[in-house]
Amino acid sequence: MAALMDIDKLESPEMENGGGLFAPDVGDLDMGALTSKMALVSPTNEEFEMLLEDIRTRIMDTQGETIYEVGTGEGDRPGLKDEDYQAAVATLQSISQTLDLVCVLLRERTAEEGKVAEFLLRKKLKQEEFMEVRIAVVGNVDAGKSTLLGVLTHGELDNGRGVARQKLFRHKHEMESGRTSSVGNDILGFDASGNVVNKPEHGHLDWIKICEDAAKVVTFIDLAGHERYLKTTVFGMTGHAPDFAMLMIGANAGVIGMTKEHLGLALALNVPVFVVVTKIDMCPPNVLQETLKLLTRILKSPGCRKIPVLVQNTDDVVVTATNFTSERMCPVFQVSNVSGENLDLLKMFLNLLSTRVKCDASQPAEFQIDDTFSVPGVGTVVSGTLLQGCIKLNDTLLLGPDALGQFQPVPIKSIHRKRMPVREVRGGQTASFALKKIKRASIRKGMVMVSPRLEPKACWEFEGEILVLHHPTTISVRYQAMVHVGSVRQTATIITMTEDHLRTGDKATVRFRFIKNPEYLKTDMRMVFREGRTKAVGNITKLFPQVNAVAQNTRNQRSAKKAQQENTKHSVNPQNEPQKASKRNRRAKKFDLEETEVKENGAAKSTGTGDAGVTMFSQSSVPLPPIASTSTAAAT
Ligand SMILES: Nc1nc2c(ncn2[C@@H]2O[C@H](COP(=O)(O)OP(=O)(O)OP(=O)(O)O)[C@@H](O)[C@H]2O)c(=O)[nH]1
Repeated sequence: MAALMDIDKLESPEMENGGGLFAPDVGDLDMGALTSKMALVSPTNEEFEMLLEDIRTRIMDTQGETIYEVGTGEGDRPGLKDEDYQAAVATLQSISQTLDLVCVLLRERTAEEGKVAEFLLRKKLKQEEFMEVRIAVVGNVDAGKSTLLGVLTHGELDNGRGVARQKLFRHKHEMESGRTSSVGNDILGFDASGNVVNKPEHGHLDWIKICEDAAKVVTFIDLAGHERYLKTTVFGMTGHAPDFAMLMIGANAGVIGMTKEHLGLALALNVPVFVVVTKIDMCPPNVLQETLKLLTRILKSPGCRKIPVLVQNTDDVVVTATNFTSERMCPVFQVSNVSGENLDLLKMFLNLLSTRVKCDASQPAEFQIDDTFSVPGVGTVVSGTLLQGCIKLNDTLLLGPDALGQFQPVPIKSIHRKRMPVREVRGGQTASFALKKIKRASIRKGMVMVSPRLEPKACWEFEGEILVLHHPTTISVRYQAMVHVGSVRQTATIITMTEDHLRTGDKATVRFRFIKNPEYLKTDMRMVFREGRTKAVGNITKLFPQVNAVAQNTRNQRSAKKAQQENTKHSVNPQNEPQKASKRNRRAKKFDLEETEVKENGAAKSTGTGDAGVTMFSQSSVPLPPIASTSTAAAT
């Protein structure tokens, strides 16, 4: 079948990457020498240095690789005559050698005036270094997610009865039911030339070996397809900070069940999506056409506004991979996990993807925790994603917020990336840290470890601009639902909003209040607000770090008292009932009261009352109980 859209007709100016990708950026240098298609053909010494500097900058900006086009230039008609082309390629290889890069030809074609080619320039990294890309794998149950990951990471085809996925299941019930229920991670390593380095031994993969051999490691975040596990899937999409989402669709089943839901989630979180249609070996051609037709219609609809591109050859792979970060393009692959058809195209595409996080090591570190473990002999281990900055061994970070909104200093004594010990971790990479003398029970998913330079503050309340995607009736003040922001997952109450009621399709500015713990948030973070079939998405616009636990307790106490009085007259609407404080809050409350007593005795200064001026415990001079004693078991 013809491509869903002719990729040659895609204009590069509208593509974020394509527009700038082949146009070198060299600051104050004379651009003429670099932007001409003849730049690489016979450069002077000075021009060679400029080209070298340009490529060095690009490699640094993109964490270790770039795609370079030979034979095109600004205002030039594309193509180089054979002799010039050979000379240009020789110059590029010489630059690559000087910069210690591997130069791999991706595609060569004939244009108006001769040859044009694209080369992947990838830095040869030290043994413990590798680039990282995270991909969330979503799609309806039975779309073939776990099977594809099993086939990609273990290099053996499936038998159509689930043999490949058996290698990935983490729980006994998953083995029995064939259904993924937890967030799973699988890795696929590529060396500098783009060859897969995964070599399973007796069905097992040695992650350390993969990371040592790889220049780039793709981490797949395998999310559950069943509706029952939607909460876990949403957490995977927000908490694991994926660079891209791979939406899987069974060719014969088509766009069914949770497919649209997962697509909508990726769109709401601004995660670029590519689609993999599986099971083409067992699907009649007319059914496959129907599936692709419906998929195209959905992707092009006003709600998605995507440009679907059917990937059929290596040319399509290069074009789609290099222009993919433009959020509008949506590459579509058709594969079979049983016959292996088109899996090479998918692998080539994965090899060319780069993380969307720009790494600036000078920024203060910000690490979001998405999981905690208790490792015998090691202690508490936290894993997550470094959103910005750089963390090195022996750095001291602030871990929090705890139930009282406080952060405590923690020294970094060991760092692991994909189970491999390393000395540092950079923005956009995932890592785990062993924390000394910290109980696992005192850490929740959603906590962060940040540089003290950030002077972090926890928030009970925040404001967001939200759009209601679906609600069966109306949402009003005091409505409660689960808020997902980054790795934060907690129920929050709407305390005020700019509209009286919100229905499906309505937008509003809403002030939320967490019911259990204060959280570390930042403005402009994307959020999902959901409960059952109710869904809203939005952006955080304002934080209220000054509203603290005392205020909540006072308000709770006030409303509890009021409710008690009212109770004698008529029964209270359960939705308006004050939330029963969690064990954590009951304990926190106990300490709040102790604190208040201390303050009343004159041991600490009072800074006022009410929402705006209550004493902030995080800044109080009163010694606080150790973190472990104020917390309940962490959500694990
Ligand atoms: N013939 C054929 N069968 C496939 C293909 N891909 C997957 N299957 C089969 O489809 C079934 C379901 O695949 P899974 O990988 O478990 O699907 P899933 O999307 O991971 O499902 P959940 O984990 O429940 O979300 C298994 O029996 C696979 O063997 C394919 O390309 N061709």
